[in-house]
Amino acid sequence: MKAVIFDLDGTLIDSAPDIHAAANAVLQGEGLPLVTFAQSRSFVGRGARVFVERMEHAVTGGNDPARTDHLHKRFLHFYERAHENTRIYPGVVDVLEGLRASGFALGLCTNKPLGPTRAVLAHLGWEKLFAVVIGGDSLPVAKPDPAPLMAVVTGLGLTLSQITYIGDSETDSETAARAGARFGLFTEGYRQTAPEDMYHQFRFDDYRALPDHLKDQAA
Ligand SMILES: O=C(O)COP(=O)(O)O
Ligand SMILES: [Mg+2]
Repeated sequence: MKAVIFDLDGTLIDSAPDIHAAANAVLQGEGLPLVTFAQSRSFVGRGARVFVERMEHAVTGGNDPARTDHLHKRFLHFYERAHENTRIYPGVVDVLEGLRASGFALGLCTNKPLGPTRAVLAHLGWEKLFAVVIGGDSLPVAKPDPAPLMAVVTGLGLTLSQITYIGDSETDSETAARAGARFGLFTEGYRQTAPEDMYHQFRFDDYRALPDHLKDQAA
């Protein structure tokens, strides 16, 4: 058996517009200044709590734990319903179907909390696509700790040599490096670092190129 494990936001789906809308819905409700799309996109990658901390810091100049808790709760409320403008990246559906047809199991390892993750998977009709799904709040630790990725690997009944991890961000690259996993970088997501400066075994900007990179994967 072999598998491909995917990150979600910025890798399979472009969810930045909905995350931005959820962020500004929270801020507007609190009478706080709004954030720009570019700001909001740069906050994504370390899960919802860190997103909210970064957002709070940007609009108030600091973090206050009680306020962060409140903003986090409000953010999750909007986040679970935020799929209207989420788009699947071109070529993803065909490639995922092709991989399954050629014997790959599929796993998902995202820092998006499990509630919004399940909601967007249902919205896309992807409830049954991934054999194992780990979200940002599934374990006590989140990426870049390697534990969530390892939980997907063991959940699939596999070992590290049988999987490739695909992600878009510094967080994913670091997670793979710390786990010792083979990592493919999708360069069209939310990364802010030059690809050359990130750990990866291969990179691609078009999903049609992915199957070729997986040809030599151990079964
Ligand atoms: O929610 C986040 O911060 C990032 O989500 P991702 O891990 O699917 O990119
Ligand atoms: Mg991502």
